[in-house]
Amino acid sequence: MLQLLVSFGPLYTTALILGCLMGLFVCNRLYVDYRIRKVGGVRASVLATNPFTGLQFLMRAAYWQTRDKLDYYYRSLFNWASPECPNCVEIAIFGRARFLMTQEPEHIKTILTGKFREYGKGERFHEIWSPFLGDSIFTTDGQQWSDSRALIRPMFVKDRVRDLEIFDRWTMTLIEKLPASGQTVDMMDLFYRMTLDVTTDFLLGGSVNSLNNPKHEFVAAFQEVQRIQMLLTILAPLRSIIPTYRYKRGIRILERFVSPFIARTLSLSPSELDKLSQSDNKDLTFLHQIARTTRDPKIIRDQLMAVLIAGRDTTAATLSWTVYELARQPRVWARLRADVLNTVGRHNPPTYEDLKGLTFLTHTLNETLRMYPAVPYNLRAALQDTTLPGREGQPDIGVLKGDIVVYSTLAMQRRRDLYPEEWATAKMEEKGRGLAVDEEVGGLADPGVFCPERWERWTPKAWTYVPFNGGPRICVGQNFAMTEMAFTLVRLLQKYERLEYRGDWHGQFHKAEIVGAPGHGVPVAFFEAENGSAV
Ligand code: HEM
Repeated sequence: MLQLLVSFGPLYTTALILGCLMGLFVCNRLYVDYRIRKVGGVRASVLATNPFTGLQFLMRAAYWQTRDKLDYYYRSLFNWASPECPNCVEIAIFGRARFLMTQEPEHIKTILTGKFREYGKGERFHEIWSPFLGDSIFTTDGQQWSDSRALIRPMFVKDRVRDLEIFDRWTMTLIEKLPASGQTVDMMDLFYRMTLDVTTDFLLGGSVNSLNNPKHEFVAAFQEVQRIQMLLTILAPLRSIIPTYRYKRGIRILERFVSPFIARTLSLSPSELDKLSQSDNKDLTFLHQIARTTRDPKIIRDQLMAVLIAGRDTTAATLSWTVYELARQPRVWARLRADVLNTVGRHNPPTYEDLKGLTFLTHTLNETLRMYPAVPYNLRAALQDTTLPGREGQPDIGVLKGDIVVYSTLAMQRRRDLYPEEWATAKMEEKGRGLAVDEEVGGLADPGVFCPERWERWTPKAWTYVPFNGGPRICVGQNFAMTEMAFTLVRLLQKYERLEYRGDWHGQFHKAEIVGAPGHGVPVAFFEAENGSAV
């Protein structure tokens, strides 16, 4: 064969190879079109269907990600969409697998509930994430996922979350670390350390204690592993060229920390574990709970890592954005503080009931999660040939087995057309997020402005607000997270009368890794009430 090609000469050989590639491409395209028709669908707005046009989108995603502008890039994709399908675009690169990027609530609803069994994490996601999260709740589908969920859920029932001792311990440690009134501190750094300490304490019964020991090797390793994991996910088709030495070394460091806890728990007999699990036993940890169901150290390790990644950065980033926005809006801080002093008082730790009764505080956290959903991008693979709903009056979109649907809650929750008309135009003259929002009245705020009061007048339409996802895979730690964040804010509100931002408002940006956090941290100064007065 090779001899035959050589006898043709280089020109003919090149033409032949190009011809074959072209033939393959045309056949592939026809075959995809055929299967899409077979499921009764059409294509989404097509941006690329081959490596020549498709690779540039991938490279641009990597380019904007390294410049921390992935949100800008993602939203810009829809500028090329057709009017028939304005919120879902298709990019195909190699073979038959396609990427569908969406910011459409009906698509998110379909993936997460209506056709839950037809979409999942998929084999590729499992392969890319398994060195870190193994076969955990985060990386599996079907029965394996359902077993993991059953294993984990009991630790998040209301009666467990009601125990606020861990939150109190670590919030008070955080407050001890704050400098004197008026001095600048990066709250984001402290929140990340605090939530690591809370989560490891809750999971293992022993904390990394990073608030007291910021240079603990676990801290840097956890961050590095997540950074590289995000790159491996975004650049999935090119992942073999990404160096993974630091990734693997980071995972080993994390394992070195959790392994002794696992070994100690497994040295307990089943009856000792059962005794620990008696209700109200404060020594019971997540680890004990899982060890009652499985004694396989690998399964335990995988689930621990999954809950650690799910629970730590999400709450830290949300707290960071909340404090950033509260520093911008003294009126919100003052109202929250008055509520807290009336309900909880100046010194007592809040009870679970106190926290649930602080409605404006809940609205404030909801508002943060509306503007800065902690998981800004997510994906699902089609597990079989299926569809996504088309626009009203338009056919459905065909999705083929192996296609990846990327959905962005960040892009969707910032879509102005999903908000009532009068709100979208109310503050148009400020061109989006102005600094002067104090004169905001009655919750009639532009959707681009942080305004907790809007929640007193407005309920988002179904599936237009899903920071915790929805459907069977809804965040299992939602109540834990809301309680932890509210507790922390109450403790800060009790002590400090006001706060001031000490960073550059205009320089701040949304840094999206697995979780989206303020790119410049949150440098602020807190001020205690003069003479210890309450308000
Ligand atoms: C502001 C805080 C949080 C936000 C915004 C958040 C958001 C989410 C989202 C969007 C998912 C869906 C991921 C997916 O299916 O691809 C998820 C899943 C999950 N979250 Fe959270 N989360 C938060 C805090 C927590 C906390 C504190 C914990 C536990 C300590 C936790 C545990 C989990 C677990 C185990 C899952 C997997 C559920 C499953 O696949 O069945 N999360 N979370």
